[in-house]
Amino acid sequence: MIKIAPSILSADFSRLGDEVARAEKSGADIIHIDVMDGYFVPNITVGPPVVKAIRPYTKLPMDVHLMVKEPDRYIDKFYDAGADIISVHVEACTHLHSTIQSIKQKGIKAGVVLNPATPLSHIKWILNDIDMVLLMTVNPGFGGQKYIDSVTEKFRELKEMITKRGLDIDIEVDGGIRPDNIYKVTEAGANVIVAGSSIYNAPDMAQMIKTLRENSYKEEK
Ligand SMILES: O=C(CO)[C@H](O)[C@H](O)COP(=O)(O)O
Ligand SMILES: [Fe+2]
Repeated sequence: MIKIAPSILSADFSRLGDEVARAEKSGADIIHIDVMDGYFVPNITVGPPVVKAIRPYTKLPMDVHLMVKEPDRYIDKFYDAGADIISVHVEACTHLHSTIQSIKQKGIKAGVVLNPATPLSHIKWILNDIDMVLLMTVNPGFGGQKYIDSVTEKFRELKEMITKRGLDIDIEVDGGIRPDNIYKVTEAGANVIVAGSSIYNAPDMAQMIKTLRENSYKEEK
């Protein structure tokens, strides 16, 4: 089952509540929120007060992608703000297992994110404890970048690791997803699809989400 998760990074920041509601109305399954600290990544975006402010505008799960150093410092705050899924970068955590436990203790889903060049071996010993793995297909920090093709193979390997252990873990893709490349990642194993610029810059958001969903099951003609 494919889930489409618009990233509000490309939304109109002056009216984020409406932009989140528009994504739900247009057929989205999850709202993806990119949190950047200007330290782990060069960009700075939003924090817990903004997540809390947009929470009433949608009933969809809010998937908070933390691109911050030492994310442990913020788990309580994002949980209180209304996050349903919190994902942390393996590159940003000193004690990954402990960070994941802190998220799970809140009763919400925990995800681990890998940058394009980070090997899957980093999650070998945490796989049994998490709900989602997010593979970045751009270098984190900005929307509108080009999909890095070499990561496609990593999805296949991850899917195999998960299947071999009989686990039920979502595989999320984030970065550069558009109608013409979505199939190659879904075919390789991804089932949660983040898309920012392609969805928020589309002239018709509902049509774009529909096209992404359709194309995720078949190669574009
Ligand atoms: O995490 C991110 C960037 O660090 C964003 O979620 C991602 O890049 C989505 O934007 P786009 O679909 O435009 O690539
Ligand atoms: Fe993201």
